[in-house]
Amino acid sequence: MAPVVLVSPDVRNFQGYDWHAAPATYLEATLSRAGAMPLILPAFGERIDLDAVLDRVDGVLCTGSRSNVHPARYGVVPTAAMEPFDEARDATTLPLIRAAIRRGIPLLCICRGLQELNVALGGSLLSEVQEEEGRMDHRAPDSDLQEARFAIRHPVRVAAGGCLGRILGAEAVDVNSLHRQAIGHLAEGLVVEALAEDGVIEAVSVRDAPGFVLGVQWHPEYWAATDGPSGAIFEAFGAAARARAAARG
Ligand SMILES: N[C@@H](CCC(=O)NCCCC(=O)O)C(=O)O
Repeated sequence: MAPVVLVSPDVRNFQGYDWHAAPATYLEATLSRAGAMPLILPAFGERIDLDAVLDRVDGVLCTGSRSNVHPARYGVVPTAAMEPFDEARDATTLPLIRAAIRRGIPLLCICRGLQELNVALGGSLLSEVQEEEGRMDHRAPDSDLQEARFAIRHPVRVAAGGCLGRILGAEAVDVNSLHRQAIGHLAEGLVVEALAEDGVIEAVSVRDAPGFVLGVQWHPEYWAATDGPSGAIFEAFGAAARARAAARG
């Protein structure tokens, strides 16, 4: 029986409704490469009985998003330039991340998800990283083609002896990049698993976590079907979810 993985929700307004949704690329990679059934969790924030939900699943996936974590979540005054926000998503994912880690439920955090992981544990974010001296431009290429926007285009150095290194079996990996924020102050307990050449933190894990926890700033979901390192990340997440499902009985 396939394990079940909760997927974080974005709240979008379309055709006069608010939709709680997630991009199909994450759902497809979860089913096809992790071998788990994705279920989108509504962005009901504090109204969610997290223990009741987490009793019934085997993993949590926090996806990327064009929205930014609200800066008040890490003690920064918001500005219009830091928009768009998705406060319903923040209110859902930040406690979800803390509960999943505490309960040892496998957790994979991608792009915004990595930033949420850092904020959920007390860290902060940098904005407009490309404007900082010595930093690369990590934003998506300006294109109408998703294949161009998600193109794999820069190397990251993988920390020796870490969980990402064990998953990838490599000291470096080429990744895509679609972000203008990044980890600023690294939360207590987070371990750097990969760095870009300009020092941007590209992957983290949680020291002494009771279960699988990996955050990546890039997008392995997009090429999970064809790119070895991308698929390996989802396969490792799926293996952890299957182990959780077996233990749940
Ligand atoms: N908004 C944050 C997080 C970046 C992120 O999750 N990007 C995915 C965007 C997907 C797309 O552009 O289609 C940041 O900018 O750092």
